[in-house]
Amino acid sequence: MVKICCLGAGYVGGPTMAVIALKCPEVEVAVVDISVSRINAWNSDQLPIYEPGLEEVVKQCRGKNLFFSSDVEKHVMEADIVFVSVNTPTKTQGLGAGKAADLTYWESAARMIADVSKSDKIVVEKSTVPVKTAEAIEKILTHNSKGINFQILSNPEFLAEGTAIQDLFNPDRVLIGGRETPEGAKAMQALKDVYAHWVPVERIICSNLWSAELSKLAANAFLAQRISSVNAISALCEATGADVTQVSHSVGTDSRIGPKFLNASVGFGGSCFQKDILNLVYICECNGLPEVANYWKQVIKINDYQKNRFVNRVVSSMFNTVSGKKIAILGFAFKKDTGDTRETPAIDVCEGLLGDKARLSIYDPQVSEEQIQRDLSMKKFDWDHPIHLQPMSPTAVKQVSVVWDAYEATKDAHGLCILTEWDEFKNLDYERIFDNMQKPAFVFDGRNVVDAEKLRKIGFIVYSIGKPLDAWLKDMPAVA
Ligand SMILES: NC(=O)C1=CN([C@@H]2O[C@H](COP(=O)(O)OP(=O)(O)OC[C@H]3O[C@@H](n4cnc5c(N)ncnc54)[C@H](O)[C@@H]3O)[C@@H](O)[C@H]2O)C=CC1
Ligand SMILES: O=C(O)[C@H]1O[C@H](OP(=O)(O)OP(=O)(O)OC[C@H]2O[C@@H](n3ccc(=O)[nH]c3=O)[C@H](O)[C@@H]2O)[C@H](O)[C@@H](O)[C@@H]1O
Repeated sequence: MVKICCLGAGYVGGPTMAVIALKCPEVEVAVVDISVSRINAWNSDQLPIYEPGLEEVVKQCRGKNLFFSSDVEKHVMEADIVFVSVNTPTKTQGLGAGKAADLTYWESAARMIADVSKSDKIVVEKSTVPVKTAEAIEKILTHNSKGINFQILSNPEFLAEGTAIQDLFNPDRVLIGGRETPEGAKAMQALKDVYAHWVPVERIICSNLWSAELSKLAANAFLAQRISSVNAISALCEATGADVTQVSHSVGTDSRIGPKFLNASVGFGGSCFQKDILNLVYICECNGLPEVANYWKQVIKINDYQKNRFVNRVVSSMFNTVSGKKIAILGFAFKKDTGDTRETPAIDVCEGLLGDKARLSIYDPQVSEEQIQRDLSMKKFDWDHPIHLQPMSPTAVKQVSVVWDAYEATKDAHGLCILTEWDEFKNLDYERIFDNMQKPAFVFDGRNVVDAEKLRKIGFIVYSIGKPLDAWLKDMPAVA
């Protein structure tokens, strides 16, 4: 029986391994983590992450061929294939701070694999890593290997949160990079055999190691670039009276461009886009390519601009001050159908409003008060470390309350901001909300989920990203 072990029971390791276990009943899969609380949660009824369809998959395999354990060394020792899906945060100190990937967790994983291994193993990079990481890992493994043969493969993950199970069941492609040697080819074939249980072979792409590593960074950069492009156009739409939804539709019907991933928003979030682009920028700089680095940097600059622009719209519309005013925040997660708040635009928007002394009442169907308070007190990039190593917030932010209902959040508020596109925000009773708000009552829709005309008829002043402006807003121009 083939034994697989995955280091890192997070958003990638957990769902990916659960799907491998489901699709390959004859493979034994152990998911291990240095965070004991995370492993306990995977073994309980309350999984540590919210992902549609995940619970069903886990319940079908857990205890049969899928195991969650904190006995990291035992499972690594027994495995034929070891996936490494640990955090690769942005460095906050030292060389490359603010850009380069921090490979501390990866390196300690590699050293541990070398220490405990007694048989040959295939080591698979699942985390997103800088190009040439496999070379460094190979050096660590071979210098400490006691004659054991390790083959390193790059098998980056392309799932998106909120649709992870769907994406894993039916991936556009699976990418496997390996050494161009007979041993490398054999290792690639072994991993290919795992995926071939459910992925059509023509969707399994094989490449050299460096192409696979770079393809992952490039794919995320291209995706984020689309969002920054449409967001840049959204600012121009507001200035000219064009409607960004109509523009993206017209642009996206060109089959060379395609319709997906062209929704204007308050800005992209999530644990990876910014981190991976910064990483790409750093690699370009290190390779003497400042023009290429600057090109990709703009994607992040526009994203920051979009978040600032949103805050400025809110403040300038409300007579240039939100001091002491209650603002309802609907949605805190970085996108719908996840409870993940890593690098969510809601953090920047809330911090911007708090900077102008607003009082915030926040509601998100999947994010706890503790998480929101932690996010609003944490330093940039601290969120991307194993949970037990993250600094505890010393005090809660006083001007913030977290409630469990959109109606409670909006009661007596001067304005409401929609920051996550949860479906339930489309169908709220906005008449009831209007009646219970201060007047004039404002809606700032950062995800274009509400029917602005309908809300205007109720009496709201509405701002939607990239849409023709309300007369009220035209008189109060916001500069970022
Ligand atoms: N979240 C996502 O949607 C995607 C993430 N990725 C990449 O996958 C990697 C992991 O991301 P997530 O799963 O989101 O992170 P995560 O933070 O949810 O999970 C990482 C886990 O690794 C554990 N860990 C750290 N060092 C360890 C060690 N030495 N041994 C055992 N466990 C260890 C941590 O305790 C944590 O539970 C990152 O490189 C990320 O860029 C790639 C595609 C999608
Ligand atoms: O490497 C990763 O971590 C993953 O990053 C993204 O997945 P994810 O961040 O989970 O979610 P996305 O659906 O890509 O959304 C990212 C952000 O962009 C925003 N977005 C997305 C699409 C769009 O049209 N407009 C827009 O503002 C979302 O609201 C969200 O804040 C990629 O889509 C995955 O392929 C990749 O594996």
